[in-house]
Amino acid sequence: MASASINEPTFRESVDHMYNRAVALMDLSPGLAEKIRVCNATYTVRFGVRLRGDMKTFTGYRSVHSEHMEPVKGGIRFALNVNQDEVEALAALMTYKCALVEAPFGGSKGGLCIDPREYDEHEMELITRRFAYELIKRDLINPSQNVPAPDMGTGEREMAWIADQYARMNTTDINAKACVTGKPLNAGGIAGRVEATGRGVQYALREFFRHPEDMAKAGLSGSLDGKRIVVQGLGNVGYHAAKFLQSEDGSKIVGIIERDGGLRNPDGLDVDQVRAHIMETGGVKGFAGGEYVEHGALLLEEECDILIPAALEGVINLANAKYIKAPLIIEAANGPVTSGADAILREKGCVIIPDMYANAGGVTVSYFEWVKNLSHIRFGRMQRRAEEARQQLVIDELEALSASLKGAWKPSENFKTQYLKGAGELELVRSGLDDTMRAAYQSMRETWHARDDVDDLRTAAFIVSIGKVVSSYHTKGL
Ligand SMILES: NC(=O)c1ccc[n+]([C@@H]2O[C@H](COP(=O)([O-])OP(=O)(O)OC[C@H]3O[C@@H](n4cnc5c(N)ncnc54)[C@H](O)[C@@H]3O)[C@@H](O)[C@H]2O)c1
Repeated sequence: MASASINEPTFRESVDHMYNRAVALMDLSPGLAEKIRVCNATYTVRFGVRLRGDMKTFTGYRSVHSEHMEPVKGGIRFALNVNQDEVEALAALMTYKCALVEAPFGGSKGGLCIDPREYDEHEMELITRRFAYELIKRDLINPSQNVPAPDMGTGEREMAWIADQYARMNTTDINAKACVTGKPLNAGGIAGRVEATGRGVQYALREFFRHPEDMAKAGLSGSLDGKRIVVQGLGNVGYHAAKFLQSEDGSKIVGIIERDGGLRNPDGLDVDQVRAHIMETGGVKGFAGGEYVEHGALLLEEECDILIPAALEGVINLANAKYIKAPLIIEAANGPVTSGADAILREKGCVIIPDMYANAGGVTVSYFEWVKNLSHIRFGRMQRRAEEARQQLVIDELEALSASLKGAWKPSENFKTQYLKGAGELELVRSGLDDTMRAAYQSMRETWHARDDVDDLRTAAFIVSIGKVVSSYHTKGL
């Protein structure tokens, strides 16, 4: 293991290299290719908050990459190393991600340079509200223009503060709740949003494992059951992905990498127990159910079937790419593989399920939440009566069939109660997410298999999504 080399491009340059690689295979005018690639605008704000008897200054960003569709959408990250290059790279990825999964948004992203662990809850509320105030004033948070969501270091709590701040500053906006997604359920959120990105990673892997031809490209076969997985980052995305893959698909989590080191256990680590240990102690060190590895990033190079980087960008780079043994990488994080590492891994035959697809579950369910807020009605509420009436018809038919068979067969009570229960909001969200992840995979896959000049899923994903951005430009007559 070594740190990234000085020859490594920045995150934004890395995204641009990958974009250019796809554009070279497309029939696009250089001018239009350039227009789509560049970031439209980045707003930098420095603001002060009175804390602990003194004034503390913070720096934040909101970047808008593309407004080919509005509102633009993208998370807000709270981390010490946030900078303009990073938010612009993340905003660009949002454009391509939304296009790929057909969420009708342009791309945006925000960030605040802060280590949230240094502040208590009250201080975090003051800081978050003040940052939100600065962005709301400039329509960089607005239901019809720019809709943030959680990202690294933020979650439901911060989104609730932001929504409340917007509502206070826009008391007559009936759609105020739609100014941000990822809110708690009782503050206008939607069932299943917290785990949506991790759930999407699981659905993406399930879809990949439905295609023997695709598995063969990675030298894999069979199902997710028993597959050895290493995950980096046991936060929102990594925890949910690992938990669902372990408890619902039978995969084995053989490695977990966190800030303070890693854990290894060839027999499998209990994800919930590791998470509880992190919550209690702040790290993985001292966890009894696995071997502690001080240089956690070394576990990226561990023998396994699937590697899930779910923390930071640039963790698989020119320095360690050649040591990566996983035949399949799914980019739960944004930009975990640099463009240089991507080339090395492709050469080695490693299959990479790219970030713009792999972690699109979050924005997909955010889209559902935004629609729910604008329609002012819970998902499923309108359909419920009609659905119940149709279900009763089926039960009546089955009862009649049972009578004609003189009771030799009849529908079980369990069937009747389960069937009549119908789909609630969570079921609708999950099925909508599953459908989205399947359809987006199919669109990437078709390009991957149909074209001799496309040998990886990332290039295929870029070709599909750039194509969708281009057609929305054309629709506007541009
Ligand atoms: N939250 C979402 O809905 C969402 C959606 C799409 C993409 N993403 C992407 O997923 C990634 C993770 O986001 P998240 O929301 O889970 O963040 P999070 O803050 O909930 O979790 C990040 C985790 O990574 C760990 N971590 C930080 N530095 C590390 C290091 N050097 N080595 C190992 N672990 C480290 C943290 O301790 C934490 O457990 C980011 O790239 C983010 O952009 C998140």
